[in-house]
Amino acid sequence: MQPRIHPAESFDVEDGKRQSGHPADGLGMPIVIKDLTYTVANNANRRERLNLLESVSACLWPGQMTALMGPSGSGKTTLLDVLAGRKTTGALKGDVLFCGRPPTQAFLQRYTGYVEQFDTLLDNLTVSEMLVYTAELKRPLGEPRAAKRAAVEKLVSDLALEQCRHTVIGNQMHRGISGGQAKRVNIGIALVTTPLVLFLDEPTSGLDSQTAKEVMVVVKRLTETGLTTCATVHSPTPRTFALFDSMLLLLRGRTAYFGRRGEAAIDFFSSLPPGMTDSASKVVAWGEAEWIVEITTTANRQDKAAWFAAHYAVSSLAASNAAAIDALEILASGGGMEHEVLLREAKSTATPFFWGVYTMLKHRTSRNFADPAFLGPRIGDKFLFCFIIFTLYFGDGGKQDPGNVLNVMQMLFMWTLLPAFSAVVYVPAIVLERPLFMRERSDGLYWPVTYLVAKLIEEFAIVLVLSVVFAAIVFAGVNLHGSFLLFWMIYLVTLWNGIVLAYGIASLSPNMDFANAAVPAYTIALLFFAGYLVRLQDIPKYWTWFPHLNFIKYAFSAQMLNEYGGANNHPFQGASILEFYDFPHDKWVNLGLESLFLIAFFVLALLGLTFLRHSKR
Ligand SMILES: Nc1ncnc2c1ncn2[C@@H]1O[C@H](COP(=O)(O)OP(=O)(O)OP(=O)(O)O)[C@@H](O)[C@H]1O
Repeated sequence: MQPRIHPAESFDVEDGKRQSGHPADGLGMPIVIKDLTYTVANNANRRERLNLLESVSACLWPGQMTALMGPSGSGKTTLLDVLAGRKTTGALKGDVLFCGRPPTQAFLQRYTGYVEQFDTLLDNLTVSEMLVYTAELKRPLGEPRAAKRAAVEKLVSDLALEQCRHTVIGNQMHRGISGGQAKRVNIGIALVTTPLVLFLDEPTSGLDSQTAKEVMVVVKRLTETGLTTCATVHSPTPRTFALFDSMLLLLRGRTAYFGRRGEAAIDFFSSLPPGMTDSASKVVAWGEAEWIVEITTTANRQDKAAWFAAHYAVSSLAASNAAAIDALEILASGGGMEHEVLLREAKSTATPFFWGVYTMLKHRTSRNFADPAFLGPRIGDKFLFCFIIFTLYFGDGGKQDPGNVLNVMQMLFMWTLLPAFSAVVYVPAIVLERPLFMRERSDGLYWPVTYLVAKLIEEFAIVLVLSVVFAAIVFAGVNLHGSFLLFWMIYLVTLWNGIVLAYGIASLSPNMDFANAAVPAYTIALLFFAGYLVRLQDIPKYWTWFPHLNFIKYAFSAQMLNEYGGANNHPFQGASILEFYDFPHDKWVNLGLESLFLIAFFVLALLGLTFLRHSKR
C-alpha cells in the first residue's frame, strides 16, 4: 500500500481545520507547489530554452522538515530560489502558493528566512553583534530594544553559540569563528525575525558529521515550533536524515519521489523494477539516504532520469500526493488561514529608511572607523600627496616670477585631479561587498538607497575631517591666495565627487577588474578636458560638449579663479593668467556646478545598485 502524504494527516481536509495538537498550531504556513516549470535560456546556446524544473508538485508543511535531494545539478538550489522568490531570470509556469495565495516579493523578503550555501557575514563584527545588527534592521521599529536583545539571546542559546558570541567573525585572512559556527550564525540571521518559512541551501556542507547533525538538530527544534522548513542536503548521515519528515527528490529538474522519509521511501524505491533499484538489505549498512542517493545517482548517470520521473508520475503515490495537494489548495484558497493577511504585505523592509541608515552607521561604520585596514587606504594617499605638495611647492605661491606661477598652476591642477584618481580606493567597498549587499537586500534588511546613503555618509565623514587638515597645510605651506574656505570646499566637493563616482562605476561594473580599469580610464579622459592641458577655448568643436560633463573642469576653474581672481592675476603669455585661460563663470558658480555632479553620480550609483544584479540566479 502506498503511504499517504502528510498534509492529509496534518489537516482535517473535510472540516478545513487543523487537528488539535499539531505543532503548527499558532504558527506556520503551508506551501503548495503545483506543476512548477522553470525555464531559462541555455548558457551554451541562448536561442535554446532549458527546463531546469519540470512539472514539480509537492507541498511543504508547517512544523515539518523537508529534505530536498538529488544528484548535483538536479535543480535543488533552483527550486529553493524559485520558492523564495530569489530568481532574477527565467520564466515560471505553474503555482507556488503560500497559504493558498501567490506571495508578494515583500512577503517573501520579510517573512521567510533563506540560509544561502555560502556565508555572507560582516567579518569585523562579533557573532552577537552580527545578530543584533540584523535584528535591529529586520525587527519592527516599535519593538523595545530589550525584546530584540532577548530574541538574539535566545537564538545564541538555541544555536549553541554561547562559546563564540564575543568572537569576531573573521575571514580567510584573519580567522575568526569556525565553519560550523559561521553556518549557525547564518541560520541565526535567517531566524532572527521569527520567519514563518525557512529555506536552507546545503546547511551541512563543509561540516563534519557531528557538527552537521548538531546544526540540523537545532533547525529541527525550531521547526517543531511551527516553521515550514525545506533544506537541500546531499548525502546526510543516517542520524541527520532521521531528523527530516519528508523528502522531495529531483532528477534533472523532475520529481523522482515526494513523500515521507523512512519506510515509505524504502518501500517506493525497493519496488522499482530490477536493474533500477538496489537490494533493500543495504539500507541497514548504508543508511536510507545513502541507499537512495546511490540508486538515483546511478540512474542519473545512466540517463534514466526521465524514466524515474515517468515512473513516479504514474505511481499511486503521485496520485495520492496530487489529491492531497489539491485538497490543501482548496482549503487554503477558502481563506481564514492564520497568516494569510501577511501575504498582502507590500513593504519589503520592516524598518524605515532613517533607521536603516542609523543602524548601519551604528554597527558597521563604528567598526570600520576603528579598523586600520579600512582607514589606511583612505588616509594614506591623501597624506602622501599632501606631504609631496607641501615639500615640493613650499612658499611658491608668494613668488611672482613666471616659472613659479606655472608651478603653482600645475600644483593646483594636480591637487584638483588627485581626488578623482584616488577614487579607485572606494571601488572594493561596493564590488567586494556585493554578495553581502545582495543577501541583505533579499532578506529585506534595507533598500538600496539606505545602503548607499549609509556608505556615503561613512566615506564623506572621513574626508570631511581629512580635507580640512590637508587643505590647511597645503594652503598655508604653498602660500596660496584667495579664500581658504573656497579652496577647502572645492577640494572637499571634488573628494566627494570622486567617492560617488567610484560607487557609481563600481555599481555598474560586473567585477573588480572592470571597475579598476573604468575609474582611471574615465578620470584620465577628464584630465584632458579640464582646461589646463588644452585651453578650453582651443578644444576642437566636436569635443566642446565634453568639458560641460567634467566636474574636474569646474573644480579647476574655481581653484584658478580663486587663486588669480584678485591682484594676483599676473601677466602671462602676453595677457593676464585668467584672460589667457579664459575660465568660464564665477568661482562660486563653478563650485555650485561641480556640486551638481554629486547628484548625478548618486543617481547613477543608485540605479546600478537597484537594477543591476550582475550575478544572474
Ligand atoms: N542558464 C543556464 N543554462 C544551462 N544550464 C543551466 C543554466 N542555469 C542553470 N543551469 C543548470 O541547471 C542545473 C541546476 O542547478 P542547481 O544549482 O539548481 O543544481 P543543484 O541540484 O542545486 O546542484 P548542487 O547540488 O551541485 O548545488 C545545473 O546543472 C546547472 O548547470
